[in-house]
Amino acid sequence: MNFMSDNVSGAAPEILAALGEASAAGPMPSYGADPVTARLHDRMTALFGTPVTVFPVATGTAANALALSALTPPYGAVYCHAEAHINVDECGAPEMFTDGAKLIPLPGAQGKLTPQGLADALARAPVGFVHAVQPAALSLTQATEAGTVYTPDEVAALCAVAKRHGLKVHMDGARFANAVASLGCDPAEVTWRAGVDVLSFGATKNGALAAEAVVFFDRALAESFGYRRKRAGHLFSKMRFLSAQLDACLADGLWLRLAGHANAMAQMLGAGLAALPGAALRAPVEANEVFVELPETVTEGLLERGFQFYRWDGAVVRLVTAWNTRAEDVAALVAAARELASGTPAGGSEKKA
Ligand SMILES: Cc1ncc(COP(=O)(O)O)c(C=O)c1O
Ligand SMILES: C[C@@H](O)[C@H](N)C(=O)O
Repeated sequence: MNFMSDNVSGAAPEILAALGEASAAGPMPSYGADPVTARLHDRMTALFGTPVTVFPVATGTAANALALSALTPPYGAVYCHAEAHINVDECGAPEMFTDGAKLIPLPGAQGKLTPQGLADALARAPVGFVHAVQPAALSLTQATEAGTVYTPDEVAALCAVAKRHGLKVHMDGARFANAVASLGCDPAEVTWRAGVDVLSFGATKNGALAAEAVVFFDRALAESFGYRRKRAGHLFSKMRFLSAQLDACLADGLWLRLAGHANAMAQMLGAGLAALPGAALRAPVEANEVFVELPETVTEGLLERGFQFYRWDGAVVRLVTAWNTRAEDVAALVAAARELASGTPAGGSEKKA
């Protein structure tokens, strides 16, 4: 049973069906001039309740790094959380695609930046000093790399600080669906209405095969993006097949149903593990990731029994649920962990000496 990542899941049948329909529709214009991509634009505009410019790409790293390249000059500073994916897991792609902008990692409990922390960092920035990078952008991850979620008010407060200093705001939404499903809010509330300029809208982790969308709310910032995407090799000639995945996600609210299931499984998993003697959640389970400190005997025993997950930080392990995680698999892991924690074999009888 694999809880390594939501990236280990297959594709949702509704999305596979949409790909089949897109293929069966016969010849279509290429490079994004197709009707499926046009429909995706309309759906995204309707979803966010404002005109947007949408660019499908194939990976979250491409979405993030290319989005940032439209927000900062090469001599810019991009403020992000120290644990941000753009800072620790994208192999320098943001630095490359921005032609050298510098990521400024900031601390924050439970994976979240704070307005005060951002304000303090910006107050220290040597604006106008030719020897220093210049504040240009803020990047927030929603849901965060710690499995937590920013509320709309928290996003708005951070964006207010950013805007006071002339920064543009990017949101890494690789798990945006999980965040919105958790918040139960209007997607606009936690994005453009709060001050976000561009969103990496993730679908890969949420049932797509490989599809992410760079969604510009500040459409003036989108003007250069088409060229940036092409020269990065992410302008798909058969764009309909990226767009069909994203369009299917948005159709009939599929994206929120799939993410809601993943979140529910994480709640079940987090509650079960947190109840074990010697276990402690590192952060509240607000999306589809569980970060929990477990006794080594439990971690070792679970791995030996074939449960797959990451050892994350010391005694803390990370378990991630997905759109198709089965409740029985969650129950099996919790039961095994309970047995290992108590040293009592399943069925409750004490081990014979
Ligand atoms: C927070 C976050 N952002 C972005 C990504 C996108 O990464 P990838 O380029 O692997 O699709 C991931 C991982 O999948 C992630 O966990
Ligand atoms: C590890 C990280 O790069 C990946 N995005 C994951 O969450 O599984």
